[in-house]
Amino acid sequence: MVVEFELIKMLASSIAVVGLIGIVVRLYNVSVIRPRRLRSLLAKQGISGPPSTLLLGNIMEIKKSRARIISGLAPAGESPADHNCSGVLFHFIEQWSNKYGDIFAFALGNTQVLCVNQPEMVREITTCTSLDLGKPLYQFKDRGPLLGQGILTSNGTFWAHQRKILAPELYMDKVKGMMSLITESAINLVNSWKSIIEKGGGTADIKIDNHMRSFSGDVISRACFGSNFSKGEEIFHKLRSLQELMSKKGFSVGIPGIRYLPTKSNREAWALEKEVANLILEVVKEKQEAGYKKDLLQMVLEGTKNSDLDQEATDRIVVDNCKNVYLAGYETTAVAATWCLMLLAANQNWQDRVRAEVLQVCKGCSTPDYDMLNKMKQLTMVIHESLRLYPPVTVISREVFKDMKFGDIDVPKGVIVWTMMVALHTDPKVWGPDSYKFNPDRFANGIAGACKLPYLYMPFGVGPRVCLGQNLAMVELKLLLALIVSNFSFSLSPKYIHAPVFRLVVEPEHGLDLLIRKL
Ligand code: HEM
Repeated sequence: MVVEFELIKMLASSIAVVGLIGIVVRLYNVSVIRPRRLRSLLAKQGISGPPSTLLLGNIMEIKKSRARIISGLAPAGESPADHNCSGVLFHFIEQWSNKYGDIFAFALGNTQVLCVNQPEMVREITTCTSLDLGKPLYQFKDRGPLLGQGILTSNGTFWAHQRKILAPELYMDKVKGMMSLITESAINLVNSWKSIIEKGGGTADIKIDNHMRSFSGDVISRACFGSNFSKGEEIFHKLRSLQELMSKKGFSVGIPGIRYLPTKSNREAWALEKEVANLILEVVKEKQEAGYKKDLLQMVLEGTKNSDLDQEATDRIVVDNCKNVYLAGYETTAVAATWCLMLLAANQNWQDRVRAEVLQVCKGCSTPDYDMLNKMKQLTMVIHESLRLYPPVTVISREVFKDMKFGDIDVPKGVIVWTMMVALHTDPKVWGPDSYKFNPDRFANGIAGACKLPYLYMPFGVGPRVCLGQNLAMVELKLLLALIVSNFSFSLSPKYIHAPVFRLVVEPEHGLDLLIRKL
C-alpha cells in the first residue's frame, strides 16, 4: 500500500469533506458579522503592516465559504453533531495562507484572529513571557465541565502558580522514577496483543487506537494517583465519557464567537463533571487520612497548602489540575504512538532498522531501562519525524490581553493569534524539497541538523507554555515502541484508510488497523 505523506493536502481534504455541514451550522450560530466594525476597530488600534501580507477583517472570505458549503458539498447522511467544524476552518486557513502570505487576519463573529506563520514573528510570539499574552479564553469557555481552571486553561499569576507546583513533578529525574509504572503498562499492552494473536493463529488484524489510549491512560492514572490507581482509572474512565459526550454533541471547541447553551447534552456533561470532582476529592480525603505515597496529585495538594486559598478554591485547583494533566497527556501521547506505528508499518525498512537497534541495545533484556532508551537513536529519529508530520497539537493559540506589538504589527487587545504547526513543520523552505516525505534520517544530527530554523519544530510547543509532559511523553513513546518492535512485526492492514482528521488532536479518522505477527 502506498501512503502519501502530503499531510496538509490530505488533512484539508478529509477535514473539508467530513465537517462541511458542521461549519454551516456553526456559522449560522455566529450572531453578527460586522466587517466595518472590525476594520475600524483594528484601524483605530493601529494595526499596520504591508497590505499584501496583512489582510484585515477578511469577512468576505468567510461569507464565500459559507456560500460554497450551502451549495451542497456535504456528504449525505452526515450529521453536523458528529463533526468538529474547526477542521474545516483550518482548510480555509490553508487556502488563505497560500493567497495572502504568512500573516493575515480574519474574523468570526466578534473575534479577530491573526494567523502568523512568519518565522521571526512566530518565534517572538511563542517565546513571549509577558503575562499579557495567554491561552485564549474562548477556547475553553465551552469546555468548562471538561477542563475547568487548571494549568491548561488559566493565565496570569494563577497559571504561573500552578505551573510552579506541577513542573518539577515532570522533570526528567521524576520521569526516571516512573520507569517501572510505564513498563508495567507497556507490558500489559504487549501481553494483550500476544493473546489476541495466539487466538488468531499467529497473525491478527487489530485496530490499535484504543489500545494506545488504554496504555497512555494507564500511565497517567498511575502517575497521578499512585497507590489509588484503581480509583484513578474510574475517574479517567468518566473523564473519557465526558470528553466523548462533549465532542459528539457538537460543542463548539476552537471556534471563536459561539456560546455555551444549556442543552440536554450540556446538562449531562455538567452532571458527569460533578461525579468526577467528587471522586477526585474522595481520593484526596483518603490520602489525608491514610499517609501516602508521593504522586502528582499529592504534589498538587501540597502546593496548595501554603496559599491563602479557601477550601473551595483549593478543591478546584486539585480537581481541575487532575483533569488537565489527564487531558493534556492522554490523547496526545496515544495518537503520537499511533502515528509512529502507522509510519513504521508503512516503512518496513525503518521498522527493521529500529528493531535491529532495540535488540542490539537491549542485549537479551526483555524490557529496556532508562539508559538503554537513551541509546536508541534510530527510534528517537522516527519519533521526531512522526511528530513533525503528525503533530498531535496542530495550532498554538494565544490571546492578547493588552495592546501589544509583534514585529511591525500592532496587535490590539482581544485579538487571538494562531500559529499553524503543521504548516511550519512541512514548509519546504525550512525542511527542503522532501518536506512532506517520511525521512527520519533528517534528524540524524538532531533537530538543529534537520532544518534551517530549528525553533520552528515545536511538537511540544515552545516558550513559557511549553509542554510540561514532554519528558514523560518521550519516555512513554520510546518504551512502548521498543517493546512493540522487539515482540512483533507489523504492516498496514488492507482495512486501513489513510485519512488524518482534526478532532481534539490530529488522528486517523477511521482508526489504525495493523496486521500484527508475533516474533
Ligand atoms: C506526544 C505527547 C504530547 C504532545 C505532542 C504535547 C503537546 C503539547 C503542546 C504543543 C503544548 C503547548 C500548547 C501551547 O503552547 O499552547 C502542551 C502543553 C502542555 N502539556 Fe503536553 N503534550 C504531550 C504530552 C503531555 C503529557 C504526557 C503531559 C502530562 C503528563 C502533558 C502536559 C501538558 C501540560 C500540563 C501543558 C500545559 C502547560 C502550560 O500551559 O503551562 N503533555 N503539550
